[in-house]
Amino acid sequence: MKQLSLFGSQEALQFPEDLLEYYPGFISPAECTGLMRRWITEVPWRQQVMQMYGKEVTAPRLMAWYGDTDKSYTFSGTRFEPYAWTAELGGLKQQIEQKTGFTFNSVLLNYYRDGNDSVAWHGDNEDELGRNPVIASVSIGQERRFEFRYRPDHSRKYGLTLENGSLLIMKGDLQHTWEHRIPKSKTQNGPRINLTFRTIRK
Ligand SMILES: O=C(O)CCC(=O)C(=O)O
Ligand SMILES: [Fe+2]
Repeated sequence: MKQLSLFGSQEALQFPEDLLEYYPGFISPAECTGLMRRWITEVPWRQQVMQMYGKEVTAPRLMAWYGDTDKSYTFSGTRFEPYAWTAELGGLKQQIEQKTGFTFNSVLLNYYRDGNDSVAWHGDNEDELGRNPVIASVSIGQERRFEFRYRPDHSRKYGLTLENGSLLIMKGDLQHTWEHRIPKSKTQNGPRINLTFRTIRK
């Protein structure tokens, strides 16, 4: 959990570290290479068209949902019906549950094809996730910068690099008090797949 770093000012603004747990090397580099190659071709990726402030916006990345098939999730005005767990994704879920003691019933896959793909500032604070959701984020492939900004004061920012094979747990009131994003990058330009394991409540 060493990698939290302040960017920008020298001010001693404290990011509440108890909102994150970071485990580099959760998946071995060799396994990551195999997963990446398979998932790029085998996952039924879709580029989502979302309603944002009354306009149609195409997400700058590809997505796929898997999970317990009685759970659906509404995200930026679009309802997602999950694909059933594959053995591989179910196994990964179990590994995370064993390591962390938290449980999950769905996973969102995001595929960033290159540095031009991104996710805009948001918090995962939808009603279906409940209060203070625990989200487990696994990153495969190109490492990317992951940034946070404090909702009441956007000048208060933090960032960390999500490395190949890493696991990040987001918890506490993080989703309600901070937003996060993956900005576009000119230098971090290779393909990356991120998986966020979540608990959808009915
Ligand atoms: O790609 C990532 O690391 C984060 C993705 C994310 O924030 C989300 O899907 O809600
Ligand atoms: Fe998110």
